Amino acid sequence: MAVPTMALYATPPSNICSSCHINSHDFDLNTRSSSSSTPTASSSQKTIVGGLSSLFSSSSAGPEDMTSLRGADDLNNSFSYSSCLKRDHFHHSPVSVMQGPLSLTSTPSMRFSPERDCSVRAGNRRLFKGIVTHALGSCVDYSSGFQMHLNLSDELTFVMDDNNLNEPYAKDMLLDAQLKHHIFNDDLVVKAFYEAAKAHNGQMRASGDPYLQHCVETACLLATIGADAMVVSAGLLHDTLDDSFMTYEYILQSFGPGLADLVEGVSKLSQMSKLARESNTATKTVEADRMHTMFLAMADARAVLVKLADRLHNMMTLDALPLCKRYRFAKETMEIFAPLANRMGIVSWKEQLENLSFKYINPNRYKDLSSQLMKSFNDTMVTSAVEKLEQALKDGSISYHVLYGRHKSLYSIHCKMLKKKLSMNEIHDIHGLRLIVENVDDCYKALDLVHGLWPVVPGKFKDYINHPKCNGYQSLHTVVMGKGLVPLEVQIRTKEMHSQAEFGFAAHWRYKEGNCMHSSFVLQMVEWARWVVTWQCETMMKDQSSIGYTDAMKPPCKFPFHSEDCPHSYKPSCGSDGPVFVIVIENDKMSVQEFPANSTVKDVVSVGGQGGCRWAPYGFSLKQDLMPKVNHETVNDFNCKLKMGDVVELSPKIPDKSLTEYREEIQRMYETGLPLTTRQRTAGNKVGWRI
Ligand SMILES: Nc1nc2c(ncn2[C@@H]2O[C@H](COP(=O)(O)OP(=O)(O)OP(=O)(O)O)[C@@H](O)[C@H]2O)c(=O)[nH]1
Ligand SMILES: Nc1ncnc2c1ncn2[C@@H]1O[C@H](COP(=O)(O)OP(=O)(O)OP(=O)(O)O)[C@@H](O)[C@H]1O
Repeated sequence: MAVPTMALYATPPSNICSSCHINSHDFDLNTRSSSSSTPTASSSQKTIVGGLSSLFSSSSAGPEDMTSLRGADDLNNSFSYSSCLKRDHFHHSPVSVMQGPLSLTSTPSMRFSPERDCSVRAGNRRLFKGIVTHALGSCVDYSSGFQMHLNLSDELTFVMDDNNLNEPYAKDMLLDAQLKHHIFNDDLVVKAFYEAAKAHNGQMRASGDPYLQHCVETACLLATIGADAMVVSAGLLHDTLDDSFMTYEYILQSFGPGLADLVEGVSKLSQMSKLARESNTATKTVEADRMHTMFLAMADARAVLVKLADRLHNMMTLDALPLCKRYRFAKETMEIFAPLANRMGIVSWKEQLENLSFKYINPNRYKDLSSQLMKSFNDTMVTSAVEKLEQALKDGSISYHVLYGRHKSLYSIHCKMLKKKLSMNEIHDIHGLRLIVENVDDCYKALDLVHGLWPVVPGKFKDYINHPKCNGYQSLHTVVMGKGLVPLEVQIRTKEMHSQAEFGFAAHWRYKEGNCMHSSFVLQMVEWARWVVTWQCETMMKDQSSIGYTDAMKPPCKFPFHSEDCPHSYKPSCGSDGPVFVIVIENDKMSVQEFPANSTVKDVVSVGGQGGCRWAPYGFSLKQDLMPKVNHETVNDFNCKLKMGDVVELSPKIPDKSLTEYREEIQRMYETGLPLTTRQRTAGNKVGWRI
């Protein structure tokens, strides 16, 4: 099948402006104000990229992006990577992602995989350096200089003690990862790999693959978006607390508090997700919305990224699970994780999570649309359109920041068809270009150019510059007939308009979430998460001169810390006037509840029920007979304040073990045939699929 998921970038002339495309298809951060020269980008600077998270690809990605040409199913079954790119390939074809850089002139046939990302780009190194490869800000690795290590075994800085690595495949896994991602040569990462290998020694996934493989793939996904050593290490260790003998204290001692807290944060998110899944919480929109917010609010945003990478890999390998579980995971992914990725501005992951979930939630529709898409998708049209427009801009001396193309994702097409009751042929933006120029005048000049290059589709032109949408969204939209008479949507806007479309009131994630009303608290949390992810890309750019933001657009603090007066700050434990979201488990049912700031355990206990006490109908009087637990610890002081993400269990006081614990114990004994009382698993056990 052919891949309809691509974005093509054209490079602005380096003497005019350079661009950094942060948000896969969306975000242009790294713009330098241009004066007036003529664009000089050449077609040799173009690259097509398909595949996983092309959005976050960058020149720096080079080897980073080589996991690429495997389909999602392959991920499930093999752990061998494609061979390393040569350095000069890297230089000439800076664009990549999980796909290796594929030059425009010698593009291998793209295979359609709706689970993959949809981007085709062209551009110079600078352009791609700005892409979300650097999205993790202070957790982005810049020190390496993105050098390829061609002879990696000679360059390992951390000597593994092979005697302690019982599994022969482990060392190969590390070497493979190092071939693809330079960050895997970092001492911290190698050490984390080694510890992960020890911790998961003998454990297997439901697919029969070594458990370690999942950890490495998760870390690779993070490396692909430019995560630094700390985050990649957290990716490697993310399951150790829940699925191995390893303790927080051990990680603390071995790696320090930064990594230990990060791994613990991921573990907490995993546990919440599990709770939510088991009690079907996410199916209620309000609850799901609270979950998104809580995830963003309670944990370091980096923990959310690790959790997203973990989920993305799990979704890629979902076939290994029994049918009923596939559905549950897919549903939760659609409801919780894809929107989270969207809110954080990681469009590529969002699209993959949605497409993969869709595949399991609605397999027939998925198959049907995939096959229709195979016919209507035209990747060469997008790439040649970018080239053509690029040349015209050059000839017309119109300076621009960035020009790129994308294919609409399968799931997005599905939603649009449903929402607007259209057939696939009636969707005009399956193929689209976006051009970001310097000023409003240039928007209209570029529009004339576009209308001169291709036949215009009547009735499709929209001037949201002169007539902004109610939410402030501004842009010019037109649809033309591209090569082969395929409709092509072209959006033209300035970088300020683009920022507004990304971060402002008209932000794309809100546009996509429809008419949902969000509390200012939710908006603040999302805005913060997006800022920290995207802004840091920019601040970590080596070439600081290319920063195109004005002060008014800067977030005030560095990720992940905020100053006291930071308007984007939310500190889970103190100082916020915002609400607190907690998970309440009551009668084995879980809900995510919202409480005003400074609420206490007593407030949770008092909510609902008759006569102001939820337990009154059951004959329990509050203090004597209830034994609330917060984060699994019994609480004696009901006035203790709630923190964001606290798990509050409300159960009547019953001597010894609670009914829930008994039930769990019995369940475990049934499942394992063993009287297991700890969550520790012995080496060699099948661990199965973790959340
Ligand atoms: N960020 C952001 N993007 C928007 C907003 N409104 C529209 N867009 C973008 O503009 C595209 C098309 O918008 P319109 O030209 O108004 O199209 P439409 O009338 O809604 O329907 P179609 O032409 O069928 O897409 C969308 O696909 C978005 O990419 C908005 O409020 N915020
Ligand atoms: N013409 C275009 N060129 C480049 N990128 C685009 C274009 N249109 C949308 N995008 C971007 O592609 C990504 C995926 O958007 P998607 O196709 O799902 O929705 P949309 O086209 O923005 O909205 P809708 O589905 O309502 O038309 C978003 O990041 C969006 O900003």
